[in-house]
Amino acid sequence: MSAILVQNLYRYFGQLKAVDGISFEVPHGSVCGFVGANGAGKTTTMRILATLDYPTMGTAEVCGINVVHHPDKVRSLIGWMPDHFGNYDNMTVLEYLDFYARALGFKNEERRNRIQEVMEFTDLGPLADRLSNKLSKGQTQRLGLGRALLHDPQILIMDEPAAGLDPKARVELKHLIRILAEEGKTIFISSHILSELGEMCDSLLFVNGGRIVHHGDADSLKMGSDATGGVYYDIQVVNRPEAVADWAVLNPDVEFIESRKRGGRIRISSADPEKAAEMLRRMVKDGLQIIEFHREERNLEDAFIDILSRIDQGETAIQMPNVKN
Ligand SMILES: Nc1ncnc2c1ncn2[C@@H]1O[C@H](COP(=O)(O)OP(=O)(O)OP(=O)(O)O)[C@@H](O)[C@H]1O
Repeated sequence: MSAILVQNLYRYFGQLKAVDGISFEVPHGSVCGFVGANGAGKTTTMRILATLDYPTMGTAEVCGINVVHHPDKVRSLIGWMPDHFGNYDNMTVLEYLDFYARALGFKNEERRNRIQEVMEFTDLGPLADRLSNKLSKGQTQRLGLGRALLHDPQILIMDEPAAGLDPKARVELKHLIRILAEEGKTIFISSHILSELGEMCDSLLFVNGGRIVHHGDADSLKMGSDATGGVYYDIQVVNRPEAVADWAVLNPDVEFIESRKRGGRIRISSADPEKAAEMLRRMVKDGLQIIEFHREERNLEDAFIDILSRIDQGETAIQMPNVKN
């Protein structure tokens, strides 16, 4: 049984198809990144999973429990960290956590212990007496994470937790997420920062216009579906741009990328260094003057843009999860 299972899920707001028939599953103990542009439908999907909204059609389950039919049971299994959460005036960090721990039904010693554990984990101890609405963005996110962890949920759903954080706070948050993943929690996390998600996620779910456009692990996404394995060599030459473009037309596996003020840029799409070396020899022999040469690997942003352009061209195939367990 999956930690999260979504089948043919739709959510319409009037005519607007915020979620337009998505299906995916997240295995127990894995970290799944939910990626997409603004308005792609991430928050709407996450809110349905967090039992805060109803789907128009379709089903969503957490640990086999339907989120619409048994919201209370689902809430006890998940920790929800929204992109923005309300804060209260005149409430310290300790009082804030205490308030939520009481709402969750923790009493006396157990409540104190849970708050203590959460404050230690999120390093909020030194801020216990600080007003919760006067924290920095990074401290606020740690408080939000602490709140989501109070009942020690198996599954964490985090909507853009790294948005607006400075690099240091981002690294700290990533560290905490990694520890939670190592403890075996299932983490479903959305973000715009693809490179960051790639490092910590077992699988990445790309969503666009309310539809899933790809689901796979970061390496397979970077490699893409072509034989090049996402590797290419970029070469800068200083001959006349027309001469460079003409040469590229005559040579297979070579692409003329752009004219430069002096010369042009050529790309060899191949993971094979022998092939790249052979092409370089041919360029030199044919009189092209190479002044720069470097090997590049496609990053996740490139992969995402590539997938979107393939979708624009009418490709609809969705790759099923390729999850490292
Ligand atoms: N309550 C609502 N009423 C009407 N439209 C809504 C509502 N909630 C979301 N939408 C619309 O649904 C679409 C998907 O929104 P959603 O917030 O799920 O996207 P997102 O991928 O989370 O975007 P972002 O990264 O900007 O948070 C958007 O066009 C949004 O304007």
